[in-house]
Parts: sequence; C-alpha cells; structure tokens
Amino acid sequence: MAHAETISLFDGAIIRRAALDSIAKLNPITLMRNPVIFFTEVISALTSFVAAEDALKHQPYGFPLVIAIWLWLTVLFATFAEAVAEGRGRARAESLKRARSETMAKLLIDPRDRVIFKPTPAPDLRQGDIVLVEAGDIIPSDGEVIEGVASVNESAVTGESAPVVREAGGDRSAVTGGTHLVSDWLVVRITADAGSTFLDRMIALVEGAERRKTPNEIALNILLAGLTLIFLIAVVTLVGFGHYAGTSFSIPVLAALLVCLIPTTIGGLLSAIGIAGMDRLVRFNVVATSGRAVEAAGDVDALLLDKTGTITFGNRMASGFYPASGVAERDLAEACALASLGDDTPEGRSILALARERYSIAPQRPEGAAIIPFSANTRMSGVDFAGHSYRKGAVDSVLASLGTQADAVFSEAVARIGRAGSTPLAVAANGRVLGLIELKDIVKPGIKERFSALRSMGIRTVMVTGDNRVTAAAIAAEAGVDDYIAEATPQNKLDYIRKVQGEGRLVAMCGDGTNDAPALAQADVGVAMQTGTQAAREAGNMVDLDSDPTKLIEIVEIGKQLLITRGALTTFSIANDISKYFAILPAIFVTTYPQLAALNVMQLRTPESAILSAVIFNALIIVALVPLALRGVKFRPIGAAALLKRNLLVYGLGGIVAPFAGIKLIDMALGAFNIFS
Ligand SMILES: Nc1ncnc2c1ncn2[C@@H]1O[C@H](COP(=O)(O)OP(=O)(O)OP(=O)(O)O)[C@@H](O)[C@H]1O
Ligand SMILES: [K+]
Ligand SMILES: [Mg+2]
Repeated sequence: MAHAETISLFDGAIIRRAALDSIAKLNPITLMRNPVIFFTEVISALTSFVAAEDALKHQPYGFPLVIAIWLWLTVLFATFAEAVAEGRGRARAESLKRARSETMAKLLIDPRDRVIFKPTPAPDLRQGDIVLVEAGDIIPSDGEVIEGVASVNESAVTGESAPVVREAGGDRSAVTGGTHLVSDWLVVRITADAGSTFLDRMIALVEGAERRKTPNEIALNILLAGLTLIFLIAVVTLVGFGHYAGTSFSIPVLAALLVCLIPTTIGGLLSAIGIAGMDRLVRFNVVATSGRAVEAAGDVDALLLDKTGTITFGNRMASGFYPASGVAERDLAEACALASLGDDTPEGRSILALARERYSIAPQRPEGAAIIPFSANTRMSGVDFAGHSYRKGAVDSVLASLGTQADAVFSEAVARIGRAGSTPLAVAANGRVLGLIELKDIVKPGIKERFSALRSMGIRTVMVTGDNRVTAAAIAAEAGVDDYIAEATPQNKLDYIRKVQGEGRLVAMCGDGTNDAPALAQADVGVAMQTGTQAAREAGNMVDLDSDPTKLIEIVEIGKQLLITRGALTTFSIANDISKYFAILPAIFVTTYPQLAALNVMQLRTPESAILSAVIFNALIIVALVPLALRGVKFRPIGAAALLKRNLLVYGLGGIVAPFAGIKLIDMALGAFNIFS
C-alpha cells in the first residue's frame, strides 16, 4: 500500500482548488443533478431579487440581504463539499499520471522475429499490436504476454516494489502499461488502445470523471426531492394560514423557513460521501469501477473464491512423478514431457522442467504434431502425432475421456497427493493411464484468520475450484473456508452465483483466471486479482492491486461504512428540522399570537435574529460535517440491529440537540455585535 500516500483532510492546495471549483459548480445546469441544492439555489436567486429591491428602496444592509447571502453560502458550502471530495481523488490521479509512460515501444513487424522492431511512441499503439519488452524497458501499454517469462516491477501502479512474475499461457499473463521489466524479455500483444488503458481508467476513476449515481443514491435523491416538495407545500399552506390570521410573511422569511426545513445537510453531502468511499478503497489499493459495487460490498452475504492463484500463490509446480503399476518412472516422465510439449501454461512448463532435471528428457516437437491446448472446460491438454496420442489433466477428466476406471493403487496415489493439498494430474499415452504428476501449491499465509474475521461479519466463504475433491478438501481445511465446490467448470461457478443471487443474497467473487471472468462479471462484487489475466480484470468491478483475496474484509468494511455514513447523516439532517421549527415558527408568529412566545424555548433575542441564526446554522452544519462525510462514520462489528440503535441515538438525538445549542450560540454571537437586536 505504499503509493496510497495519505492525503490530509485539510490539504491547503486541495482546499484552495475546491473553493474555486465550488463556484463553478453553481452552474444551475450541472447543479440540477442534486435536486435539494438546486432548489436551494432557486430560492436564493429569488430572495436575492427581493433583497436587491429592499437594499435600493430601504436600507443597504437589511434583513433580506443578509438572508440572501447566507442562502447562497448554503449552496456554496454544498458544492464545496463535493469539490473537496473530488480534489482528494485528483491529487491521487496526479501521482498516477506520472507513471503514464510516454515511452517508445518496440513494435515487432513479424512476431516470430525478435530482432527487427520499429520504435513506435506508446500512444500510437493499437489493440493487437505485438511488441517486444526487454529488461529495463517500461511496458508501453496493457497487454497479454504471448511469449517469455520475466519479472516485472509494478510499483508505479500497485505501490508494491517486489517484482512479480509475468509469463505466457497461465493466469499471470497480463501486463500493465507504465510498469517496468526488471529482467529477461517478453513478447506482448497489446490489448488496449491509447486512452483506455488500466492506468487511464484508474486516473479517470479517482478523478471522479466517470462517477455515476448509484441506484441507492438515486433513490435517496428521489426521497429528498419528495421531502422538499412536501415542505414547499407546507410553507405555501402556511402563507394561506397566515393570510387568514391577518399576518403576511415576507419572501426572505419564507425562503429562510423553507431552506431550513428541506434536507440541505444530506443533500449537500450525499455525493461527497460516495466519492469518499471510492477514495478510501483506493487507499487500500483497490480500484473500484462502480460505486454500486462498493455499496453492494457493504451487504455481501457470500464470498466465492477461486483456489489456485487466489487462495494459494498459484505457481503450481510439478514436484513428482508417480507411475501406475507396471510402468517405469522414466517412461512416465517421458510421456509427461511429450504430453506437455505444446502446453504453454506454467504447469506445462514446470512438467517439462522436472523431466529434464530428473531424467534429462527434453523431447523435440515432432513434425506435424497436433497440440491440444489446456482448456478449463476439458481440464486436459496434450498432443497427437504419428498415430500417438498423449494426454494429461484432471484425473476424473482423463479417466472419463478414456472410458476407464482407476484401480485401487492408482486411486490411493491420487488421494495421497490430494490430501497433501497438491493437484494430481493423470497422464495417458495411447489410451493407457501411465501414472500421475503431482503439482504443488502453497496456501497464502494468514488466510485462515482473515476468513474467520469474514465469518464473524456474517459472510460465508466458499472455495470453487476446477481441482479434484480431495485436493479441494485439503486446501479448504487449510484455508478455513466454510464450504467448497470441486471439479467446477466456468459454467458451474456462474450457476452457483446465480443460485445464491436467486435466494436474494449478494455475492462477492474473487478470482484471477480467464475461466473466472464470467463469474466475476455475474457477481455483485467481482474482485479481480491484479496478478490475474486481462479478461478477469475487465470482467470484475474491482481490481485488487495487492492480489489479496482477504482484502474483501476491508472492501466490506468500506462498503458498510459508506452505507452507515449515508444513513447517519440522513438521520441527522432530518432530525435537525425539529429544533429549527422551534427557532423559526415562534419567531414568525409571535406578533400575531404572542402566546407562541412560550415556544421560544431557546430564548432567542428577536424574531430576525432567530431566523437568521437558524439559516446560518443550517449553512455551517454542512461545512462542519464535511470531515465526517469524507472520513466516514466508524464501522463497528456489533451486528446490524445494535448498530442501527446506536446510530439512531447518536445521530438522531444529536441531530435534535445540536441545533438548539448551535442556534442559541449564533444568536448570542449576533447579539454581541448588536446585529438585529
Ligand atoms: N496445463 C494443464 N494441462 C492439463 N490439465 C491441467 C492443466 N492445468 C490445470 N489442469 C487441470 O485442470 C484443473 C482445472 O484447472 P483450472 O486452472 O481451470 O482450475 P480453476 O477452475 O481455475 O480452479 P483453481 O484455479 O481454483 O484451481 C486443474 O485442477 C488440473 O487438474
Ligand atoms: K435544511
Ligand atoms: Mg484458476
């Protein structure tokens, strides 16, 4: 999380820029997106006309003018809140922009020839171009490794400076533009046009340029607009009532009353809360492409995880050959090597390496060989040549394809490998099973404790893997997941998510492979590992730059915090009304009904001062709550009901009490300067 440099809540440069931006945001056309504040702007404009007339005819600094100024300030404070939230993201975007490379790419004219290349500026690269990247080079754009193995320093994007391995064929084939190659070379097929690379999208996201209102925000906005309308009707009714009672109210008084009653506090802070949530994720090195996903994370019931590369480190390496009865180990090793000849996955390469190391077997690819590449659906790979056929793959898949069954010795060997948490691959030559390969993998450390933390948050963890049952069970036990599904195809993963969603629950999925992409796209929260494939990273709605599946804990906390903050400030905003009533209503009726003076519980000095104090409080409270909106209300894992009770108490009761104190103080301060005495 190194690049997540903390930006102070009150960074001077951000505040100055936000002050300017908040004025630009007064443009009514853009402000219309926020109905409550737009309405406040209309009221402010109307009051300004009255105030101008009053200032010309009567006194230059009269009550209408002061009210008009504070109504404008209310609008300005609301746009300021949004501008500050955006400014923090912008500061982060600046540091990312520095990573955007203006490098020259080595464009290969003929991908088979790694010697002749044409130097091409990175921005001129198009999807499908093939480039060579050598040690010391900056990777010019996003792409997929089609040849080579190399270590890459991705700190420009992830902040993590330990190099990561990038290689052709497997789940670690994606490279990101702006990162740089530390060793060896790679041939990369470019997968993004200039302007739409991962870095470009990340910059646009943190700048807030791509922010759209979430369905929840739209719903809340509709509710707030409805409340505004109700208060408008109430105030109009009041005018009629006053008329009947022989009182008439001036426009500034009515405007003040109306703006105090409509939910300006939450209206002004709503978008800042959403932006801040996304921003908090970035600080945890998670890039969310949709605000909706962040909200969904707050309510997730189940988390699905891929095994290899997500729960385990994912560098599955061949570690042993286990021949079937009557087969020599060397013959098995040779068959394994032949079956892996065209297999460009890390698993395939590790098998060739082990055969070379143990038996110096290094077969050449025979003339006219037909390569059968690995697919997540068949769960096998192999080669056919000169009437021979070699296959290797998941044990059940290989046996099923041959129509044979395993004998007891073989089954025991499969189980033994599985119990160790390794993956057994069955190997067959010309229809006969010759034995097994063991692929070793390691569970990421600390994962068990983190999963138990998820459990205490009420989230079920389910591992879904293409691997066999025994291995799945062993890894599931080691990692401490609640449940697992073995021998799963991409379709199974998708079906499982749909089933859980069908029960009305929200599902998160963490994965890294191309075969996880459909599931990542279907999940409500799809977290792709940065180490994963391009397809996975595009299908999900979040990318974890640290490739840590247990990061979901932080993601869920941030989602919950976002929902709680919004709820708390809505409660606060609406609770405020009660005390503003007590400030304003006695003030405007006191001449007609002197008995109402009894309602003046705050003992405010004069009607004008009471009304102005309420308006000033109403404006200042927006600014006062900006830090809370940006930082978020602290999330405590104490259960939904307890949390609701606590927040109602703090923000509901606080919302009623705070304005009494605030308005009284402002009234006293005005008195100290003899204003509207
Ligand atoms: N290169 C390969 N050749 C043949 N078979 C393979 C190869 N790689 C993996 N397999 C087999 O296919 C199974 C499914 O692999 P895949 O990578 O699709 O799993 P997955 O569904 O992504 O689940 P996970 O990543 O959790 O293991 C593996 O468990 C293994 O038995
Ligand atoms: K208000
Ligand atoms: Mg996988």
